[in-house]
Amino acid sequence: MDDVLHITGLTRRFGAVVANDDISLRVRPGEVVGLLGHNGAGKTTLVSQVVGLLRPDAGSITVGGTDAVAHPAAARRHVALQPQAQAPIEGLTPRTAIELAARVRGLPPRRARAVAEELADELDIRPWLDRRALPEGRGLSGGVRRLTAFAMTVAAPTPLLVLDEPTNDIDAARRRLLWDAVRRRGDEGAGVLLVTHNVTEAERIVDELVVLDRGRVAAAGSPAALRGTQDTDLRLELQLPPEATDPDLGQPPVTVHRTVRAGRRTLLTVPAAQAAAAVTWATTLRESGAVEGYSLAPATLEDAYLALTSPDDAAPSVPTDQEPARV
Ligand SMILES: Nc1ncnc2c1ncn2[C@@H]1O[C@H](COP(=O)(O)OP(=O)(O)OP(=O)(O)O)[C@@H](O)[C@H]1O
Repeated sequence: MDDVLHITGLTRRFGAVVANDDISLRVRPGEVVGLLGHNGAGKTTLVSQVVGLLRPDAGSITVGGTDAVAHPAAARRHVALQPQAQAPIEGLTPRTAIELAARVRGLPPRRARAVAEELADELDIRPWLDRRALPEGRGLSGGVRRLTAFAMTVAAPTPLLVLDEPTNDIDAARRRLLWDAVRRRGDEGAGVLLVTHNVTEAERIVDELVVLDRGRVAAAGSPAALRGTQDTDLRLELQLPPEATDPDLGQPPVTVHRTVRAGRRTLLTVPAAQAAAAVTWATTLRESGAVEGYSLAPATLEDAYLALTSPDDAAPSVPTDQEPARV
């Protein structure tokens, strides 16, 4: 089936900053593709070009078969965007905002009313459905506003959904509902490009991931491929004391597949068969005061992600798919 979003060689500069550097990716109908990357990696720049808010310096973007660079207005009809900024719904209730979004997208009034009801249940926002958003963030919490913005985005079906940080401000229980709602849109046939910082939660619902680092695709593939570890791998997390800027932990007496520093944590990927030796070593380190504590758990996608995007040039042990796009 044709891609609902197809990007090749996308490049966009802001002065000396190359915000997007030769990026290629694709989203097919029914597929949820996560776009990950640290602050400033270039995610919002990419999204802005997909929806025609920004012109690329080079490269092509096709949305629903339409050339989005040559014909941004036509391409825009195939995509619904939830921007990173909160939706300006002051003076409206979530019900009115969702109904309006559905009407703008061409749904008849009766269907728009039903959609607002359905989404209120799907996202558990019924208690606030008829409460008015007031200026300066009053009336409705940030989380309810964010959920309302998501509901507005999905109020009418579109071939492509672009969601920029849709889970910001949302509590854990409703985040779960939101992730499920995103997955459902994919299962119903929409292509979804999902920008998020939440690697661990996104892993559950995405088909593919693209990791951006300083404007470039650092890695792309399924969560399992990106994890780049065996199911038998474990993650040994060492919590360093506050003063330990560059601790000397000595030579680990276990095989270490990957090492990542993340703040005051050092994350080591080790084989499960060496769990006992890893615990003995970590206990010794704790007793000597070299670490404050440790934990041993299954390796996660977050470990691989941190390895890929860590500022020290820790060798990424994750495959990069350079194909235009099948990520
Ligand atoms: N309008 C602009 N003018 C100048 N520089 C910009 C502009 N927009 C983005 N940039 C720069 O381009 C780079 C990519 O920014 P972008 O907002 O796309 O990153 P991001 O991955 O979305 O970050 P975040 O996770 O913080 O939203 C950054 O270095 C940013 O400072």
